[in-house]
Amino acid sequence: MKKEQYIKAVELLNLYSYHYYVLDDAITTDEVYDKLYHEVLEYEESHKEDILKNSPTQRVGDTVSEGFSKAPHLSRMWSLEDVFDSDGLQKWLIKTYKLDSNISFYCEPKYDGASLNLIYENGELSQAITRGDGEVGELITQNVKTIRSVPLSIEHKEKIEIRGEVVIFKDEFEKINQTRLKDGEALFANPRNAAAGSLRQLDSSITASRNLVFLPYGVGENFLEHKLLSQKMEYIYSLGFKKPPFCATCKDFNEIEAVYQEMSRNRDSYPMMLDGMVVKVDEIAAQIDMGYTVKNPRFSVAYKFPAVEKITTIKEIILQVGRTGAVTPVAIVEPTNIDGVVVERATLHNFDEIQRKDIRINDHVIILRSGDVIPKIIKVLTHERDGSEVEYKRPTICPVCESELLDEGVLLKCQNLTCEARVINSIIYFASKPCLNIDGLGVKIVEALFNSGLVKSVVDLFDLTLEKLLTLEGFKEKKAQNLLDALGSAKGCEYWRFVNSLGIEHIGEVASKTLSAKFGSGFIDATKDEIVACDGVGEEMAESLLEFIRVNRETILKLQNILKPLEPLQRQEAKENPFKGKSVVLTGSMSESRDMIKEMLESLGAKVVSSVSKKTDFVIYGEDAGSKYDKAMDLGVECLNEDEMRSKIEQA
Ligand SMILES: NC(=O)c1ccc[n+]([C@@H]2O[C@H](COP(=O)([O-])OP(=O)(O)OC[C@H]3O[C@@H](n4cnc5c(N)ncnc54)[C@H](O)[C@@H]3O)[C@@H](O)[C@H]2O)c1
Ligand SMILES: [Zn+2]
Repeated sequence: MKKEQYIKAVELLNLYSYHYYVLDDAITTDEVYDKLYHEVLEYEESHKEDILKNSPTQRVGDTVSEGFSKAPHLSRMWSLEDVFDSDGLQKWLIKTYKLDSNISFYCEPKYDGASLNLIYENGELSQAITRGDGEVGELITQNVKTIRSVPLSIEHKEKIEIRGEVVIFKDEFEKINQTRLKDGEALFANPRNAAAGSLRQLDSSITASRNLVFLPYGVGENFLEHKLLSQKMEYIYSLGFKKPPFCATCKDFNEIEAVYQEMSRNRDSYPMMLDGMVVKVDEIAAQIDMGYTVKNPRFSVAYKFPAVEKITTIKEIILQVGRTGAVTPVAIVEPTNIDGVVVERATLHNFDEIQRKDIRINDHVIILRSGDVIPKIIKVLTHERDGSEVEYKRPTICPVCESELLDEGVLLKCQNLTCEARVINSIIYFASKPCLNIDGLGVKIVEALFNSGLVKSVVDLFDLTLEKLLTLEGFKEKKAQNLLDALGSAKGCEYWRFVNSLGIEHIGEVASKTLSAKFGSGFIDATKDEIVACDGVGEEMAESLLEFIRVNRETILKLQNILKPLEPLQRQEAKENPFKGKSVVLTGSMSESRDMIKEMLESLGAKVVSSVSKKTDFVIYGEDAGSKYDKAMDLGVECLNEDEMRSKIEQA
């Protein structure tokens, strides 16, 4: 690197940081940033006289933005030195052992969120401050008070600073983006972005709605007298703060490396995004001796995980037609390796998102792949454009059957029920795990069945015979028989699987279970009122269900006749007994769990409710029965103990 390049690199890093920290909208990946940062660092090591004051190596990255008042930290907040492989860790250890050879290490996750400092005075949260430039940050106490994992008061009366990271859990992040997608709002790029943006809202009710989580990783000053960091952390957790999903103390390189490998392997299973593991010297006295560089503590290092975000280009945008007719755009990208997997396609969510982000063919984009979710395009790098980009036109006809698409704004839909893509995908869905779980009906085979004309709808699957299957290319006797056996084994399935396999819009696995438990085969005649009375079933779902039944009644009955799904037990009409149709309240402890007794009474046709009123027919009481028993006595409701209840059932 030459001096001019160095100056340019510093400028560029500062531009990246501004977008990352101030606007919460990064314009490059951490990987690109880190690479350039390390080039700058290397140059500075051999050209100390050239080091610029505003170099990112000389200061903590965040800048304090307008809009919030500023507040100083009691003691400085720091960044972390980072390493990217075992070599880097080895070098860091050698450097650290030179300062003190008699040390051990405490390892915990490196959370990918926004750092926060909490000041408690007299046991009360008095100030919450972002890291800012390390000395002074933004005062966001009101917002932070909405975070449930931040205790408002603690059993520690002396002044204390608790440091940690604010994150959004991955499932919450997906939920927020799903809602934003529905409402036509711009999506958050990643959980870090969403966390940082949500934390720094001028309206704290927005912060409150985002379910942020605070994870502590240290205290400001060493006010506490513990000898080890690991003990200090235990003390912090005992004050009511959240524990990390994983931590360990390690003696040496091999142990650290083993913990890192395990954490890295399991990174997807943690509820929050982790971008590495932080290794810290465990002995507080050694930490104090080692001290700090201009930017980092010498006693800790971030051992980063492989990047999950990469820059690539869009080669083409193709359209997929799902079983409901929804047409979704998918980007075909220049193949790129993300944490060991070569990614070639990524979701673009929907057409609004393409327009909002102005995504064009040939664009440079940031693509995120984390966990087992489909890789997605999270950012267009408009500053990388060179004029070769081609704008994308919203389609008007189905790419598969060429019928005109229904434009619902966010969604485009092929309305042709016989559209090949719709039929094929609904058959695949019908056979999938959470539906009838029929082995052997993958894309290729379903396409072959469809194209041969043997199967034009799911009902046709059950007319397949050995002779018919043997006419298909690639079908030998064994394969054909296996498929027939798998189809046969779907008969007599649980009722909810049957409901779920119909692929009714808005009715997923949970709703299918609820509806099946309540109605069994009666779901086909349930009224709207009855349907919305079910737990977790809303208007939209009820309407979709009723419409589906209206249009497909014949097919549903035909399929039911073929599959003979099992009626759920609750549905069977209870025979006459003293509890049938009666309202019953349970109180006190019984010989079996209350749930078991409740289930038994419900199978007899009783309605088990929680509070006693004049309408209650029976109160069944166990030991230590309390106010419900007293109330029943007052109201003159018949009270039975467990034995009396059982003998009443037996007499019936
Ligand atoms: N993509 C971009 O445009 C862009 C721009 C600027 C910075 N960055 C990223 O940010 C990094 C630099 O930012 P930084 O200075 O905040 O450093 P950092 O995020 O690499 O590390 C320091 C921070 O880690 C956090 N942290 C999480 N878990 C922790 C734990 N268990 N113990 C201690 N700290 C923990 C703390 O908030 C701490 O301030 C770069 O490596 C880069 O990846 C990206
Ligand atoms: Zn179509």
